Amino acid sequence: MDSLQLPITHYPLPITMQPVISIQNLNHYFGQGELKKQVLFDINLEIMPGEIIIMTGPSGSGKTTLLTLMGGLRSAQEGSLKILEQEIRGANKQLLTRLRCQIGYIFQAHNLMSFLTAKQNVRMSLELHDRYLAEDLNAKATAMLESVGLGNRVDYYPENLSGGQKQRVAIARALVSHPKIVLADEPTAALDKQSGRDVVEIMQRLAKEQGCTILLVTHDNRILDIADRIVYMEDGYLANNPNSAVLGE
Ligand SMILES: Nc1ncnc2c1ncn2[C@@H]1O[C@H](COP(=O)(O)OP(=O)(O)OP(=O)(O)O)[C@@H](O)[C@H]1O
Repeated sequence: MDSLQLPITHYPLPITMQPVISIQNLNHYFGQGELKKQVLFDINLEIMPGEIIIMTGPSGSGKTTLLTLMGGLRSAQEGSLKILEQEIRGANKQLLTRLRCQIGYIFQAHNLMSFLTAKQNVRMSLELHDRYLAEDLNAKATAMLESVGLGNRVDYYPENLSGGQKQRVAIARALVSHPKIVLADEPTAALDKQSGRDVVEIMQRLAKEQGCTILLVTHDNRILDIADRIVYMEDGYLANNPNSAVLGE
C-alpha cells in the first residue's frame, strides 16, 4: 500500500471561489389545485463563501420560505437551487439530510434542549459529526462557549440563562462544528437592544474567523450594519440591489 502514497505539495492549492448558494429562476408554491398559491417569484441570488447577507422585507414577503429552501429544510420545486454545489431541486431526503449536517441554524426561539446544560447542548451538535468522535467533545464545547463569553455558564441549564445568553449558546451550538453556512431567522427578535447587538457582533466575529457564510433574516434595523450585503424581499420578489430598497429609514 506504500506505493499509493500521494506526494506532499508544499505550495497552496489554487482556491476556486464557487458560490456556497446559487439560485436561478426559483419559484415556490404552497397548496394544491385551486388553493395553489405562488409565494416566491423568479428568485436569482448568488452567495459567496464568507459573506454576511441580511435579508429583510415586510411580513409575509417570503423570507422564511426562501431561508428554509436555502437551508435544505424543504425541497425546491421549480428553477435551480444549489447548496454547496449540490442541486436540490427535487432532492431526496438523504441528500437534504446530508446537506443539513453542513449548515448551522439559529432561530428566534433558541430551541435549546431544556434538560441539557449549555455545554451538553453544544456538545450534542458535535456528536452529529463522525469527524469529531475521536476528540474531547466536552473541551471543544467549553472552548466554544468561552468564545461567546459564556465560560462561566457552561453547566447552567437554559432556564437559568437570560435571553441573550441562551441565544449565545444557540450560536455556539450552530458554529462549533465549523459549518460552511449559518442560517439565522430573526435571531435578535426576542432580545433587548444591547443583547441583540452583542449576539450579532459575536456571530459576525465568528463568521469572519471561520470563513463561514451567514444568511440572516431580520426586521431589526439596528443590526443591518453588520451585513456585507443586504437583500430585500417584497411580495415574493427579491431586490438584489440594496439601492432599490429604502432600508433602515
Ligand atoms: N406552510 C405554508 N403553507 C401555506 N402557505 C404558507 C406556508 N408558509 C408560508 N406561507 C405563506 O407564504 C407567504 C410567505 O411567508 P413567509 O413566512 O415566507 O414570509 P416572511 O417574509 O418570512 O414573513 P414574516 O416576516 O412574517 O416571518 C405568506 O403569504 C404565507 O402566508
